[in-house]
Amino acid sequence: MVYGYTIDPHKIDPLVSIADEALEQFADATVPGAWLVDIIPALKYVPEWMPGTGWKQTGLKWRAKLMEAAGKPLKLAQNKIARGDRTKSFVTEFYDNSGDEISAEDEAALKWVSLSMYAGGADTVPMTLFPEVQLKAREEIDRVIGTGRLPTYTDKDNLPYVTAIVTEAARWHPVAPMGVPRATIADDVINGYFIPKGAVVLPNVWWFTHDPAVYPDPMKFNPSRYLGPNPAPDPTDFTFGYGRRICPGRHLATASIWLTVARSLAVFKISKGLDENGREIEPELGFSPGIISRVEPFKATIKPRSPQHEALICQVEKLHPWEESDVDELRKIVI
Ligand code: HEM
Repeated sequence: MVYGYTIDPHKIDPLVSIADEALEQFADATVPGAWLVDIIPALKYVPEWMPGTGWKQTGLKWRAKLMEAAGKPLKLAQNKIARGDRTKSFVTEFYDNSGDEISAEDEAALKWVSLSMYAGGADTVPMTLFPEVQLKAREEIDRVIGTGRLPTYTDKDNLPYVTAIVTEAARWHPVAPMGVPRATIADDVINGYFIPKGAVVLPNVWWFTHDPAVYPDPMKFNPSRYLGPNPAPDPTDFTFGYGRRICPGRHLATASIWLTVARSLAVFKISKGLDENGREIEPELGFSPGIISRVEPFKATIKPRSPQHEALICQVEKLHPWEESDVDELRKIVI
């Protein structure tokens, strides 16, 4: 969608790996207070040979990965355009609208906006932890859709419980639990605390979404809180940021997560992972630190609900056959 890049469906895809790695490094780089240079910017002038400056090497390594993640897929898309392949994507649209000659400034904007779009994403809901939620969703999907087809986005209004799962996932574990840092533009006093102009402020989104006065029993994954006559406030009003820098991908993100959740719950049974003796493993809940926080990996078992559901899954591959991947061309690009 962003670059017109076709992944390798059968192996670990290099572009997905580069983007994942760059995103993980971004999450580590933005852990508030983890890097002294963020607090004392003058430290950036300390020469690299000085003992204790390993963070400079880390920064250079991570920068190189970020440049690779931003540069390689854009170059691939530009090569395709140069060959006359204008398969619709965000990059081809940009060139269609601006003409083929773009300024260095526009190219830099295109590069970083494309990467933000590519990297923006989310983790899925840990259904293993809340089996009753899965059962309720399945009951709703079977009743409304039946078992002969997959849900589509036009079914959304008829699947309120599935929609409530997506909303509850945004609240239960916000992807950006501390939002994105801001700097104050004037001195201010809030609740007796003096906040000087230029202070870095982190919104505590985690608290907004776990305030028990607003969301009772906040660690419980309870989609029903958004249903009925007194629904809880929609957390996506603040989990995507706010003001003029609010996430521009929020509608796309919510729609694609809704489809993923609805379709996965329609066809898969998600349960606890098993150890080598076949006993169930109780998942341990952990969240990674940083601006972008993920649920730490845990074992789960994901199986088609029945042979009929398996046929539905296989049908997708027939309706939308895999296209030839761009991996070989991507590998040849050096940034
Ligand atoms: C669950 C998925 C997502 C979440 C939770 C999320 C959340 C956020 C948050 C909290 C911000 C910071 C807003 C602020 O500064 O107040 C942001 C910014 C941004 N997001 Fe998302 N996002 C998601 C998906 C996406 C997707 C799919 C795209 C692109 C297609 C995207 C593109 C962007 C961009 C470009 C910005 C920077 C906007 C700016 O600084 O002006 N995001 N996002």
